[in-house]
Amino acid sequence: MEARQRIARLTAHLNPPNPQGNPMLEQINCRAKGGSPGFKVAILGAAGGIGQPLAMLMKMNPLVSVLHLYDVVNAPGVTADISHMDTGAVVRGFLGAPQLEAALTGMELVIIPAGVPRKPGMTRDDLFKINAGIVKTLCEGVAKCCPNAIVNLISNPVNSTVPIAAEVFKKAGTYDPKKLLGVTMLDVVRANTFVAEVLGLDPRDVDVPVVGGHAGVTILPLLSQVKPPCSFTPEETEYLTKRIQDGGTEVVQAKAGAGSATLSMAYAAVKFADACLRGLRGDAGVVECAFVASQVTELPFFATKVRLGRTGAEEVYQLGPLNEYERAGLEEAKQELAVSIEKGVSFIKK
Ligand SMILES: NC(=O)C1=CN([C@@H]2O[C@H](COP(=O)(O)OP(=O)(O)OC[C@H]3O[C@@H](n4cnc5c(N)ncnc54)[C@H](O)[C@@H]3O)[C@@H](O)[C@H]2O)C=CC1
Ligand SMILES: O=C([O-])CC(=O)C(=O)O
Repeated sequence: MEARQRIARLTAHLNPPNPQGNPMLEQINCRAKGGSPGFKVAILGAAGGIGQPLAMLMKMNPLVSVLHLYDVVNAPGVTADISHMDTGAVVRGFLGAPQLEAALTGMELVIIPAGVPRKPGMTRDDLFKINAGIVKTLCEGVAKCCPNAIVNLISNPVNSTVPIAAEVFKKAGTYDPKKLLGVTMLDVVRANTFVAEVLGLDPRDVDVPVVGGHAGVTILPLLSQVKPPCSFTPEETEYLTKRIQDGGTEVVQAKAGAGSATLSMAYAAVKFADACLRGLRGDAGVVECAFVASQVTELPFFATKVRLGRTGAEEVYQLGPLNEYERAGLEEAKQELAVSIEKGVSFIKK
């Protein structure tokens, strides 16, 4: 190809947008040919507080070959910005409902942080009214355009949005329980950090299972199962359990009306997405906590450790031995979870 033609193609996206097409796609079509091997990942809500750092970190992930950034606002700007990073993944931007299907077609992993965040004084359940409809619409798109993709659902209230997604997929006839994962990784990240502080250890050397769900008392850290093995006084147990359960509220209050956790969440989301991609690649022994369809308790969904493989959450682990404090916490968690799950299911079934 002549140099002039090559330059014209590479700068196509800088020309005034063509109303018939997507100027960003033209830009990418010429770059995609040089793309590295890896997985195709979409982020829905990519221009948000979580979405932007998440997009940046996924662009840095060597397991990603194509990164689709979808939002109802600002997707072109975020895409232009991220696409200048000299890493392997090819980035494409998609703006608004008419481009949702193009954003999703061919995707192998879809990460969803779309929706409104909390302000001080709100519970995660207060977000249901707005976020339930957003998650429904986006999951209908997933069912239509990439029914085999693994879905990492971040939008709150996770305890209800995961059941909503499941019902949408069931209705569409595409539901595979192994492929729908509610992201509770931030609870584990916080638990590792706070426990490490108390023990005087490096957080990277600490592993705390956090089970149940992702709101208040449904977040149940299993401090009796911390690795490396250790013990806590009743005061330490009480302090750590409450701090982990209230970690989100701690950030919401500190941000004082400017939103909830975004940077630590993007870090946690990438840690979890990377585990899903390593599972998809066929790596052995990839185990993380997630809120999934489960038979561990009498509830249809529950967060525990799961083994991630080529087809998603291939094994859901049992709770293991609990102490008395944790058994009481489990009962409380299940009561609240049952209500949140039912609320999600009936939102679609009503
Ligand atoms: N699972 C977890 O551990 C956590 C979940 N969250 C939740 O993540 C969600 C997002 O939080 P932030 O990024 O801070 O909010 P944000 O308001 O900064 O960003 C949300 C983004 O979603 C976009 N959006 C809204 N409707 C959309 C639609 N129909 N399709 C695509 N995009 C749409 C918005 O335009 C915005 O860019 C909230 O629901 C929040 O509660 C936040 C932290 C932790
Ligand atoms: O607390 C919130 O609203 C956001 C969230 O889920 C978290 O930070 O764990």
